[in-house]
Amino acid sequence: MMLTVNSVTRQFGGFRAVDGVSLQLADKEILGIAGTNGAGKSTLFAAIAGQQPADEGSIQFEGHDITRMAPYRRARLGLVRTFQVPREFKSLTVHENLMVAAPNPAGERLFNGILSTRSLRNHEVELARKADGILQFLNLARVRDVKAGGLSGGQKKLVELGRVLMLDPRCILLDEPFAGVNPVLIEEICERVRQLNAQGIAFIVIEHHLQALKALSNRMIVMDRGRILAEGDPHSVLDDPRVQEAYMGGVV
Ligand SMILES: Nc1ncnc2c1ncn2[C@@H]1O[C@H](COP(=O)(O)OP(=O)(O)OP(=O)(O)O)[C@@H](O)[C@H]1O
Repeated sequence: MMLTVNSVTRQFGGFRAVDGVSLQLADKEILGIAGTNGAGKSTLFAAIAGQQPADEGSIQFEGHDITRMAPYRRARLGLVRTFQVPREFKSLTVHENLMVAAPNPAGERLFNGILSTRSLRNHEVELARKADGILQFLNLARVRDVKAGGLSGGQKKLVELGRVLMLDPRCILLDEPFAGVNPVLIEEICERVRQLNAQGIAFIVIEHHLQALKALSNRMIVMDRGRILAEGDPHSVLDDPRVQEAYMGGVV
């Protein structure tokens, strides 16, 4: 298993936002997570990626116990999550947004006292090329020098994906990649995810857009009030009466 989450709980002042959740992610899998508002999906992501470490339980990623590891160290192991393009980065161009997402070796090398201006410059050139390659792949080359704040919702989602691709991930946690995205771009985002998956990157995707999530996922989990309500192949999970009930009896 690439990722194993064992009985993870995350509390906020005694309230269990995530309540004893266990799940596994196999190599090259795309796992979809749906659930009602406040079900604990984002908190679960934050526990896996490290922004809100688990209070109870444990998490293993590729043989490492990462339960209490800092987020940047998890990212170095290849476990990353997307964030909405931060407000302060909206005035940066698309290319700059990718550049600032890369880890900063200058700081580390300065610390180790082995930095030369030339190696730093070479590194920058390398990073700029890498960012351009990713922008090509994501069909964003033509907006390379556009400020991120001026992009459409779907393009912003692609920039979020581009930013995590700068980190050479093995597993990407995608937070609501279809929110505020038009149907054409939803299909394009799915296609890019499938291509990356075919190259060996595993995904966990949180999403409210159930039909798109169903089409993208190999397997699905539905959460409700901090717990896993149903798990399995997307079709049977969405047909599960408990899931229908959680979505207030509506047709999912
Ligand atoms: N920092 C926090 N402090 C206090 N309560 C929090 C905090 N973060 C989340 N919660 C609470 O935990 C519960 C789960 O929130 P979470 O954002 O994980 O749900 P979600 O499933 O991602 O919801 P949505 O689909 O609406 O984004 C909610 O009741 C929320 O109010």
